[in-house]
Formats: sequence, C-alpha cells, structure tokens
Amino acid sequence: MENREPVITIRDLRMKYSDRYVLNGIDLEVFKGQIIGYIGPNGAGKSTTVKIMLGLVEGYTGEVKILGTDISSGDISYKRRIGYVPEIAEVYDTLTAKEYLTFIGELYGITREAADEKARRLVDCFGLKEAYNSRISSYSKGMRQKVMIISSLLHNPDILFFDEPLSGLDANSVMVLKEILTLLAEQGKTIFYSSHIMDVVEKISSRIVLLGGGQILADGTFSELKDRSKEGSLEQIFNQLTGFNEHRQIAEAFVAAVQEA
Ligand SMILES: Nc1ncnc2c1ncn2[C@@H]1O[C@H](COP(=O)(O)OP(=O)(O)OP(=O)(O)O)[C@@H](O)[C@H]1O
Repeated sequence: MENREPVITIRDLRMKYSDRYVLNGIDLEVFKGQIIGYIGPNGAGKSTTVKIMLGLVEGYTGEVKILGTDISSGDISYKRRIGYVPEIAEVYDTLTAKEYLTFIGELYGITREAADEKARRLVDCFGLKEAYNSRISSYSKGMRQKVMIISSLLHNPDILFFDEPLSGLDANSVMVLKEILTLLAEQGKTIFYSSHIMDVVEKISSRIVLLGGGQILADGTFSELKDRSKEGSLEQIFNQLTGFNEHRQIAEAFVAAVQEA
C-alpha cells in the first residue's frame, strides 16, 4: 500500500562532527507504506541520519519532520509511533526476554499483562519460546537480534527504523523477516531499512536511497537505478555509483601484506 502522504520529510539536512560535514544537504520525502533501502559506504552517514530522526543526535541544521511533527519542536509524542532496531543492540543482559520485553512494553504504555501476552506470541513465531524465561546473556547473537526486532514492534508503530536488522539471523529467519516487512508495509507501515546486504535490499525495498559523501547519490526503485546505471545487480550499481572498482587491487595488497614475513 503506497499513497502520497509523507511520513518523513527531510529538508537540507546537514550535520558536522568537529569541522567535518557528515551530512551535506539531504532532501528526502518518505511516503506511507514505502520500504526505503537506505544504503551507502561505511561512514556515509546512514546511522547519523537515522539517529537524528530518532531524536538521539542533536546539532543538525535543516528540517526534519516525522509524522507531521518537526522533531526540533520539543513535541516528542511522535516517538510513540516509531520503532527502532539499532545496529548494535544494547540489551539488558541480566534480564530474561520476558522481563525485557514487558519492561519495554510498559515504557510504551502497554500493560504488563498485555505486553507479556503479545511478547509470548511474537517470541513463539521466532522460535524462542523455550528461551523466553532465560537470561538474554545466555542468548546467541541471532536470538538477541530477534528480541530487538520484537521489542521494536510491541507497540505497533507506524514507522520502523531498522539498522542492519539481519545481523546474526539464519537463512530461515531472514526469509521470515523479509515476509514480515513486506506484510507490514502492505498494511501501511513505513520501513526505513539500512543494510549492507545488497541482495536483500534489492528484493525488499520499494525505493532505494544511496548515500555517499553526505549526499544522496541515487534515489529510486531498483529498476530505475538499474536503467540509470546500466548495471545488473544492486551490488554492481552500488560499486558504480560510489566510484569503486579497486576491489581486486585492494585484496591483492592485503593478501601480500598478510604473507610478508
Ligand atoms: N559521535 C560522533 N562523533 C564524531 N564523529 C562521528 C560520531 N558519530 C559518527 N561520526 C562520524 O560520522 C561519519 C558517519 O557515521 P555513520 O555511523 O552515520 O555512518 P554509516 O553510514 O552508518 O556507516 P556504517 O555503514 O559503517 O554503519 C563517520 O565518519 C563517523 O566517524
């Protein structure tokens, strides 16, 4: 489901750390029901953009509106309508999944009982039923990631920000998550999806935004990007648009250095 109601509006967004601009004039309108694949080289500023939208990073210039609210206005009620899976999960390790998820549910204003019931159903879908009452410290990487994904969805948000959400997930879980994202978008949720796994981004995104040098280098559907760059896969398009073709030389220099006595 896609319509023309903007849920995220970014105008001339700039952000600098010390004297260096990390974001150098980003303009972006995201519409309800879109799955935005937000991609770019390491250090391009993807996480910075997401953290600004979440209200976690200050000091930017330009305008950022989420669900109609200018996030610099002091009105933070929009935060109840967004969910976030960070790249590096800071989970309270000593809690069980049940304790963690009911705690997060309560933060979002859901009763403990309702959060527990919902969390159980979601945990069950991800095959974590047995581990629900175990401490998260005993979880594998993928199991933790599933808890993070569940915690971002407990309050049924309208916009989801996913930063490398597949990290640690096995192939079966990736398939399930891809379907979940597609279904959520069909229900009108907007998904802002940042990842380096190009074949997944290529498949699930309704629109791909490529960031480089603090600016948007490309913005369109996969087929539009393909037409424009005359390349086959998103990986190749990414290489071409970021001006990268030295993988072989870099690998050779690396291996030569490894082999030196
Ligand atoms: N708190 C900070 N202080 C100083 N520099 C920062 C800070 N946070 C990010 N940066 C710098 O801003 C740039 C963009 O970082 P960001 O994490 O947004 O990139 P990214 O596109 O998400 O990268 P990756 O793909 O590696 O996750 C990097 O050069 C990083 O060093």
